[in-house]
Amino acid sequence: MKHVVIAKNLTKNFERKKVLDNINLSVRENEIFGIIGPDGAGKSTLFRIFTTLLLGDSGECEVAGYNVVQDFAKIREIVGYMPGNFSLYMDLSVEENLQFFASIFNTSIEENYDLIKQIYRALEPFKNRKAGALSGGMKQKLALCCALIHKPKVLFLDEPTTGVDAVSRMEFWEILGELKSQMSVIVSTPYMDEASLCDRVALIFDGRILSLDTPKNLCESFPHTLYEFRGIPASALDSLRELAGVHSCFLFGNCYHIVFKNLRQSQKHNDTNIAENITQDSIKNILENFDFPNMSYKEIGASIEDCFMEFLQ
Ligand SMILES: Nc1ncnc2c1ncn2[C@@H]1O[C@H](COP(=O)(O)OP(=O)(O)OP(=O)(O)O)[C@@H](O)[C@H]1O
Repeated sequence: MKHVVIAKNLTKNFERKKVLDNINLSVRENEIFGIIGPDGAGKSTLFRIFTTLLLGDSGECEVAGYNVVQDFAKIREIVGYMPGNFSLYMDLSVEENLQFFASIFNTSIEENYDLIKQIYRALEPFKNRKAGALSGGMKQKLALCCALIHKPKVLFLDEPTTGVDAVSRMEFWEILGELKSQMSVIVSTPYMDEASLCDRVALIFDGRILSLDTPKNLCESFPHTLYEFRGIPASALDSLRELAGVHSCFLFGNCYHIVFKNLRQSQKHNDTNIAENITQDSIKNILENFDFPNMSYKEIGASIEDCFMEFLQ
């Protein structure tokens, strides 16, 4: 299997802080690879190293078979990069921005119009409008067109959906789904729900990869039985966490996700009765300690966010 991006033991410090800590990953051809993690996890630093804008301190990195240090000029020709702040020229019009990015790569809008036409269609009515006057979703589409105008082999998108409304986010992911037949897409996001739209994801926190797999495999390997409780107010979080038998408890919107102690899947399979008794005792404990008439609970499958929280335990 061919890999288009490879990082081996990649490390980066800023002053004394380790921002990337021994990163190992490889991205396959024509996949959407997600780097999922909260603010400050190191996503942008990783993207800057891949796109040759920053040097790592140690380790190795390759993009499309080229080394990010020795072959930086070649890599710059063949990657598309959409940084977190979209990096458009706000005083230039939509069309002028696109022309500018095309001219940097010695190409023209006409030459590569096929690749962007689906996306550009929504922008065309506003082609004389200054980029600064576009909505968030429109700026995002224009920035994507600018990153695509030279037909890159590998597309790096750093938090492309941050600050963009829910409809534009979904539209954007649909576009990525169509683009992946023509290139590899590496996309970072702090939104855990976007992980399921990637072929594979790396969960990153504090400069370290916590796990790397398909979203499905990650969720299926969640090592506990997970319960969703409804009808308990948010103010009960601390009290729930202090209850005997509770391994972890997180608030997800208006419901709680709770894992009880001693309920690892292995135990569940080996001795279902004991595990089941422990769960029932713990649930009884909750029912007795809290007098919430509308409280209900059920067993649920883990989401990527549940997995992420479990890795941080
Ligand atoms: N040039 C720099 N000098 C010093 N520290 C930096 C520099 N760039 C990033 N950092 C620090 O490195 C850490 C990782 O930052 P990075 O921007 O890579 O994270 P991120 O996951 O992209 O999050 P965000 O969405 O907040 O940018 C943060 O603690 C940040 O403050």
